[in-house]
Amino acid sequence: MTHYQPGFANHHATEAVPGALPIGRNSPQHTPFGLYAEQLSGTAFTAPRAENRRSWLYRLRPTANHPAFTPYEGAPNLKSAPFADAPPSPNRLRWDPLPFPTEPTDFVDGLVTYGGNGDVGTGTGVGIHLYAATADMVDRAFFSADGELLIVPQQGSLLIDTELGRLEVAPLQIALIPRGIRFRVELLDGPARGYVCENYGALFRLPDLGPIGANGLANPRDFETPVARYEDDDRPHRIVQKYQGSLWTTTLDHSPFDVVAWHGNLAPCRYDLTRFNTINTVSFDHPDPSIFTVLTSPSDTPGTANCDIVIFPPRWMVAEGTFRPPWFHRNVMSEFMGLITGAYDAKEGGFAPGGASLHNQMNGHGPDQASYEKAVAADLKPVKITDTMAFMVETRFPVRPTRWASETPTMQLDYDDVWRGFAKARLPQ
Ligand SMILES: O=C(O)Cc1cc(O)ccc1O
Ligand SMILES: [Fe+2]
Repeated sequence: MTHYQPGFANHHATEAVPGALPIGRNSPQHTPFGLYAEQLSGTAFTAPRAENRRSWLYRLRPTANHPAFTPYEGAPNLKSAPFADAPPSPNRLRWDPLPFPTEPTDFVDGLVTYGGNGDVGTGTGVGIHLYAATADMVDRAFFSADGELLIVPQQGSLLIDTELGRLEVAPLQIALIPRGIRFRVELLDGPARGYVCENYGALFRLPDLGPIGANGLANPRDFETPVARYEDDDRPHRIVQKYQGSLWTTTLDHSPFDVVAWHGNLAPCRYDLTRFNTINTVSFDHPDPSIFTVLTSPSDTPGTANCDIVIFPPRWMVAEGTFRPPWFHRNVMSEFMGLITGAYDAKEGGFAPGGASLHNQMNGHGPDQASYEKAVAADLKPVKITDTMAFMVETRFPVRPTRWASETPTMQLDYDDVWRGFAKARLPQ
């Protein structure tokens, strides 16, 4: 049984052993049971209070107690931006689902980077990865020093043990693991596959709601943060860290999951996408997809996100006199999409669950020809789009594909053809 505390970026206080949390101060001279007090920062000490994120951890041993990290040989295709190994491509790109490895492969070794933007070293942009895993992480833990990780399972439920507690995350749920927090992934029901958005920029937060009001979209109380849970385990544990795009490893003589109590507002959480309160038109026209934003990482330019996480959930389509699917468009932002389940209303085929697409800055895309024909012929009674959940990483800088993603045989070389053959509009003679 896993226990959670509700709220997004709330201040929580949780102890797995009664009395483990110091009262009234963070760092007493003598902590309860001799636990080691440690602050984990998610923002600069001096970040404005409304944005300041940090937690205090009380653990069996300090994190500092480890031998030097050395280069790690696994996950050779897990990388950080900037990518210089393949030219930036203006082309619309689409990939078939990532195949499962034939050798037993855990979550870390099953990660591959499709692309990214910005610069991990200066904290701008994102890395976009997919994972395909067939084995549990055993006596192993992973963390990214490069960014927070938004994990989007597409197939297979994950048991994610983190330093701050345990998360169960099934497809149609997402998990957010703060930068630096060590975690271990076990597969609850067989091979697991999904997407990871690694955010190098400002921490994800709920978007402002403007005229929508005080409620709607992803509601804060539906985010769930685990309670403290620890392991008192002195078997060797291997830590793998991603640091400035390279992987490093060290071995501890104990489990890193030894946090007995913690308090603060920097913690992992999960969110059930089916709880998203979808807002859409009840009159006409297809609104901009920003109405579907779950989380946003703002940039220094107001309204221009480092990265938005957007979903396309089941919903009623009632717009009158309207071409209902996504319109044709060219976007100054860049769009990486994945499909968790079902079908996406702008594509009649080829965009499969577990697949991915990339439509970069200023390059025309939208409904494929089959979706277009269907939508212009549709009888516009209210229709419920069911069995669907696509998501989009919308980001201010073009996403540069990695060489791996540019060369993998799962790339669909004929993707451009989905927009071929539209009949020319007929002007009056
Ligand atoms: O390109 C896409 O499929 C994503 C998208 C969906 C939508 O409803 C409006 C704009 C947009 O970029
Ligand atoms: Fe788009």
